Amino acid sequence: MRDTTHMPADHPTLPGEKIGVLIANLGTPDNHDYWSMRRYLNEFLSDKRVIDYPAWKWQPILQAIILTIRPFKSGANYRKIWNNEADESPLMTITKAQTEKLRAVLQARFGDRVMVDFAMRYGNPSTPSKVAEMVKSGCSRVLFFPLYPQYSGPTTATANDQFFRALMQETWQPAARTAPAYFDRPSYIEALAQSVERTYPTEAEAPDVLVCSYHGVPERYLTEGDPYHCQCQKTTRLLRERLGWDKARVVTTFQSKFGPEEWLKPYTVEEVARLARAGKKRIAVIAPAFSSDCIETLEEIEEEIQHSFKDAGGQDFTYLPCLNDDDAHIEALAEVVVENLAGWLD
Ligand SMILES: C=CC1=C(C)c2cc3[nH]c(cc4nc(cc5[nH]c(cc1n2)c(C)c5CCC(=O)O)C(CCC(=O)O)=C4C)c(C)c3C=C
Ligand SMILES: [Fe+2]
Ligand SMILES: [Fe+2]
Repeated sequence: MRDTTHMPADHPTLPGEKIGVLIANLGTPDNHDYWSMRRYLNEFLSDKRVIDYPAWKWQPILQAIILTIRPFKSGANYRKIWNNEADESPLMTITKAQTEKLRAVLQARFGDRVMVDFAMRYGNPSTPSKVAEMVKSGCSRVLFFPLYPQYSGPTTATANDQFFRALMQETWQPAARTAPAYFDRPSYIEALAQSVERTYPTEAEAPDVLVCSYHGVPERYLTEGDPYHCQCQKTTRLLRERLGWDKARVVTTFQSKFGPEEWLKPYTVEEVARLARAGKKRIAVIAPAFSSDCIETLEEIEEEIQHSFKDAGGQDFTYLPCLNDDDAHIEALAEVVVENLAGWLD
């Protein structure tokens, strides 16, 4: 408790001490028009954690070529999946639902001493705005939780960087923690397995192949020490072991390649065509690196990757949605939060 006995009458009011839990997602454009898309892509693709080329080399290409073309192409894709009722992207709608459910679970356990909110790395609501809001509401301790099951520089690290930059702006900084990757937690693997078993209760009903498609990163990031590739491989293994399916039935692939460099392989779009040509008629795709459905799953997997499979002779393509606001997912996230609040709630 703060000691207020010696406060002068004009002292700024001090709110009661709270604990903030700030979950963080990637971010999404405010709209799908050219300028909203350009603003979002500019912020995203200017991030050195995402594209690490020197600015003198990269910025002219980004500003003069990529940002004149890609906002149209990506904007058209966002338009196809847009949540018109709420006038926002699915990533935004789902992140809001996850936050509400996580808040309900944590406040049922710890009361409103715990404040739960979300922020984005790019676009709105920005991480600095949410950190400032938490501090203003009296959060003297903040747990920052990037919603990426597997760690990578272009996601987890840049989200954390932004959190630390936000703290730099605070006069009275809260104590701060960041939550680690959670790809190998039994509760997360269990939530993934249950999402598969809802469609395929037994291996006898299973598709010929379950493709675990992760967002890719340049192959070079792996050799430079990013553990993302290994954590993706382990996620697939743990999921397969929990399902008890044959090794040949569950594969790891990487999607969303951007630019001319080699990215992690095999590329999903090529691998599903290869599977079809090899006689695999029924496949299912799951995207364990995405905590919520977004353009990369709803458009890229459901459209481009599905077409690639069917054009190569595949017949039955099922996309298994992300964990989104599934109860089992929220329980797994709550478990990560509670573990990382240790010592703060006693
Ligand atoms: C250009 C390099 C990119 C890297 C490296 C990258 C890594 C990466 N991204 C995610 C998760 C998401 N990415 C999303 C969209 C998206 N990603 C890139 C580029 C890179 N991502 C772009 C240009 C875009 C925008 C869409 C497009 O123009 O194609 C999204 C979806 C956002 C949404 O609003 O729906 C997510 C989520 C991970 C997990 C990752 C590395 C591990
Ligand atoms: Fe991405
Ligand atoms: Fe994509």
